[in-house]
Amino acid sequence: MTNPGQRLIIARGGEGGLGNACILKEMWLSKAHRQEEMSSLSTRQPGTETYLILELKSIADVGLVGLPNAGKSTLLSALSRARPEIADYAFTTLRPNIGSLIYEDYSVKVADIPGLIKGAHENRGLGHAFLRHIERTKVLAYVLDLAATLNGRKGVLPWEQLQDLVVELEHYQEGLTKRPSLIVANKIDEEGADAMYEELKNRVQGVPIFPVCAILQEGVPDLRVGLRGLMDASDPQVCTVLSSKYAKAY
Ligand SMILES: Nc1nc2c(ncn2[C@@H]2O[C@H](COP(=O)(O)OP(=O)(O)OP(=O)(O)O)[C@@H](O)[C@H]2O)c(=O)[nH]1
Ligand SMILES: [Mg+2]
Repeated sequence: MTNPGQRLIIARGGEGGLGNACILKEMWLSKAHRQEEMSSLSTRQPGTETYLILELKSIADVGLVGLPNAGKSTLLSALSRARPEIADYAFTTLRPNIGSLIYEDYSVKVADIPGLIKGAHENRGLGHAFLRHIERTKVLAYVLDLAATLNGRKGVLPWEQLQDLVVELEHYQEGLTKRPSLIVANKIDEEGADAMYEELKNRVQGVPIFPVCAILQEGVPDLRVGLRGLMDASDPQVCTVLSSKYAKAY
């Protein structure tokens, strides 16, 4: 169910009997005949019984996906008035956060979901269970951490982060990465991040890349414009680049 006020019949009511009162008037019936009539009138079709498991799929326009610690929650707080928990360790976000990105004439809902890791589709980490919240988003923003391998950190290179994310999304639902997408190259403020950004641009072409420092909100105004562009496109270009290359190394 996707629209307010939408109705759906999930269990039909029974067909009621007419009730005994209706044959009381038929005085001419014999006692035996009346009892026979009564039993046939009072038992018609029983109603159906059903058990339901209801699963909430948040409806956001933009889904932020990234490895743990990439800065998704920081970015959500830079884009909107949402104030999710932010910390320097993986799996800070345990439940999806939704914020509103406000433009002069309309607003867009942005979902920040828990970080995904390679192998999430095999039940590693905890992000996979939350991918249902981005199933209905119109646009995807891949948040990559430019600094994950810089200054002695033992993280994953940005283009490999992207590949891991695309693989996980495709494992979750084939074709999910075909929707209009952009890349947020986060932590551009870190030493060495500029060179990493240049390398990312060389390796990943055909998808807009926005260099951002979410913590200082640098690059965020351009990103807002970019997100709006993807949302507004009357015939949004489907992002086949990522889905077609996802199995290959960038
Ligand atoms: N230098 C720098 N650090 C950042 C930037 N954005 C976020 N961080 C830091 O990165 C760490 C992780 O940020 P979060 O926003 O919690 O990351 P997340 O992707 O939501 O992490 P999970 O919820 O664990 O998946 C925090 O210490 C942030 O302060 C940035 O632009 N530059
Ligand atoms: Mg988070």
